[in-house]
Amino acid sequence: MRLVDDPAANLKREAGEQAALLVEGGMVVGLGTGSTAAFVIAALARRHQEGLRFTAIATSERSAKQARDLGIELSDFGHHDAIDLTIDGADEIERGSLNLIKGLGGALLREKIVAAASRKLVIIADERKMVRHLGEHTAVPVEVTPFGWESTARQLGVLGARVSARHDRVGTLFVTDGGNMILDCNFGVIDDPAGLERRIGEIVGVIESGLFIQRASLVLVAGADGVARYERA
Ligand SMILES: O=C(CO)[C@H](O)[C@H](O)COP(=O)(O)O
Repeated sequence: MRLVDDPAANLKREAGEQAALLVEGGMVVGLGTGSTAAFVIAALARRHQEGLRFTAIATSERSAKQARDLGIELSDFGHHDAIDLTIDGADEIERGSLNLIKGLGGALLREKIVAAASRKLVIIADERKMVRHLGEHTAVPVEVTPFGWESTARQLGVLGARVSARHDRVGTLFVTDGGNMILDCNFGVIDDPAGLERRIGEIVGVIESGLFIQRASLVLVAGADGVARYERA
């Protein structure tokens, strides 16, 4: 999305720039994916030019390209047992729990792998992303293996979802960085996100869902009055 098309771009930038200040010299840092995370990468590139040295791991080919183009060298995730800090965006953030829906940008699998290995996951967003209950506005993206995906879709339907296979702009099936597909699963408001994550994960053919339960450590939300901080208890 071009910045001029995004009415929340300034808020995303504010949250992204604050989050980038959390990176300290010598850290192993996970770089998220999406238009908000792109502001973090840009801010970190400026800090890198000023002399800050850190090890960066990208959660998508898109973020990897942006980082490299801006002079940030990347390291292979497989070479690290743990990541000190990952900064990423989200599609929905549940107010009380800080549980998340992620994956509208299609990078949920690598994002979840990197999040799971991170000592601290900082989520950045503009205030439109905050909801009372997950599922209010957003379907849950589920990454599935292409083989027999229609059968996997039917099983997700049995869990109560309206399922649609994601397509790209030219109308062909969307392919993730891992060569998989995404099924967008609309469950409506989700009463039990942890139970739903478990049930989705039990379906053979599912690789991961975009439900991120108890993973965010800190959420920075930019709004008209500045950037609010929410820490997970
Ligand atoms: O999960 C993601 C990509 O897989 C993104 O973090 C999420 O979609 C938010 O994107 P944006 O900052 O562009 O609103």
